[in-house]
Amino acid sequence: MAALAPGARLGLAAPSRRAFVARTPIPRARPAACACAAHRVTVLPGDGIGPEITAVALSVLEAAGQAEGETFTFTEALIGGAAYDATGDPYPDATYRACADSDAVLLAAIGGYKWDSLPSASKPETGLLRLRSSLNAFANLRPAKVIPDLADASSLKREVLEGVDLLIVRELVGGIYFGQPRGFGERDGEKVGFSTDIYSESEVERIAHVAFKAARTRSRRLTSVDKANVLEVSQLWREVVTRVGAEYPDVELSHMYVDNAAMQLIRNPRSFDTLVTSNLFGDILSDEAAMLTGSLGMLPSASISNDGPGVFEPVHGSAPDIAGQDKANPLAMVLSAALMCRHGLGIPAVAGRLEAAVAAVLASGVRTGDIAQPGKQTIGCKAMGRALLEALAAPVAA
Ligand SMILES: NC(=O)c1ccc[n+]([C@@H]2O[C@H](COP(=O)([O-])OP(=O)(O)OC[C@H]3O[C@@H](n4cnc5c(N)ncnc54)[C@H](O)[C@@H]3O)[C@@H](O)[C@H]2O)c1
Ligand SMILES: CC(C)[C@H](C(=O)O)[C@@H](O)C(=O)O
Ligand SMILES: [Mg+2]
Repeated sequence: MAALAPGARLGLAAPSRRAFVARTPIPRARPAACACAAHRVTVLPGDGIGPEITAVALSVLEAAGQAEGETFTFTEALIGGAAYDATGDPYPDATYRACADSDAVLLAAIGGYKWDSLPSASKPETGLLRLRSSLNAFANLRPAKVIPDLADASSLKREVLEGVDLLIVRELVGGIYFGQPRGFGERDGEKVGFSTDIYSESEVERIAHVAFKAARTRSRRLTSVDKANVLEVSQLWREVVTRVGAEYPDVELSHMYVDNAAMQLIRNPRSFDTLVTSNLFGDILSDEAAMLTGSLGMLPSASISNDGPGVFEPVHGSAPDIAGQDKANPLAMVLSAALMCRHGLGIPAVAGRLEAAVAAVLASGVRTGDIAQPGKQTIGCKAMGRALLEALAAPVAA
């Protein structure tokens, strides 16, 4: 562990890892996909626009489920700032238990100005990281597909965007988000802050397998994104991904430095199919990819565990600047619910209905502010929900 020496050299006590440690899994009562009873979903509305987009997602999920003879039980629980305000903990034990004992977790967003100056352990973001870690939701799938009807909502040219369909596979429970040592200290008479980017071989192996398997269901091209020209952690990443790649000779593997990848995503996004990367790089690249689709309000995600319920959440945050104003775009949340149906609950027909409803409302020209052309009419979050319900009720073309 010589690489961790700098923290020790600073004379810093390693901060407690307690807040991040995965808790003992609760045995699951029944398999995730079960046609015999209601699907048990723990719903975490969180903060900011979270409750607004949750209301829309649950109403359309119920309607789409009904059309396919599927029912849900929704158990609402607290997370983030709302949980901190009510209990003093951004991820209360009751929330962990509800999540661990469900078939899937549907999360909206956490965070906001109100909680920004709390100590780390109390921050809404820490609650979110603890949720992901406690459920071992290590594989975060962030698809970004340009919908032709929305190409003009992006700041990039239509010809650059047409046909873009990529998947970012982000490692979600390791790397610099969780590495030790981390904290604040003092060096040469001034305050310093430090974090540690660290991956073990097994952590890289398991995310690499997810990425290669995902690439196999797509166009069999995988780009591993790292900073191996500078960082040892990335050198290990590259070595392990290359090794795992030998087991997938049918998938074309390439490696790219993250700075180049950030540039190529804007220059020629069609050159990518599946990307696999670390927690921090995946966070940044997925927000960038969101802008290819026109808005952060469009990008869903699925965080998969090997041994428990997955967490399904939009890529965007709690958007405090528009919270409580009925301006939020609920489509990323609805598409996250669709990913939950497909990857978490084993009901792809319900997922298909939700995705078709989203496509139909966009084709009809209905837009929230974030995806509207300047000067064009926009609708609010609730009205978008009503438009989705109408689309779901419309007869399906034979
Ligand atoms: N997974 C999460 O819960 C998550 C993700 C990112 C940020 N956050 C938190 O959210 C808070 C705000 O962070 P931020 O401002 O950097 O990022 P953000 O994603 O909340 O907002 C960035 C910009 O995108 C807009 N936006 C985001 N989602 C939108 C939607 N559905 N419809 C319309 N516009 C939308 C916002 O209005 C804002 O202008 C912070 O506390 C941050 O930590 C949480
Ligand atoms: C809120 C924050 C902790 C989170 C992350 O960095 O993972 C968010 O940005 C995301 O992309 O889900
Ligand atoms: Mg992010």
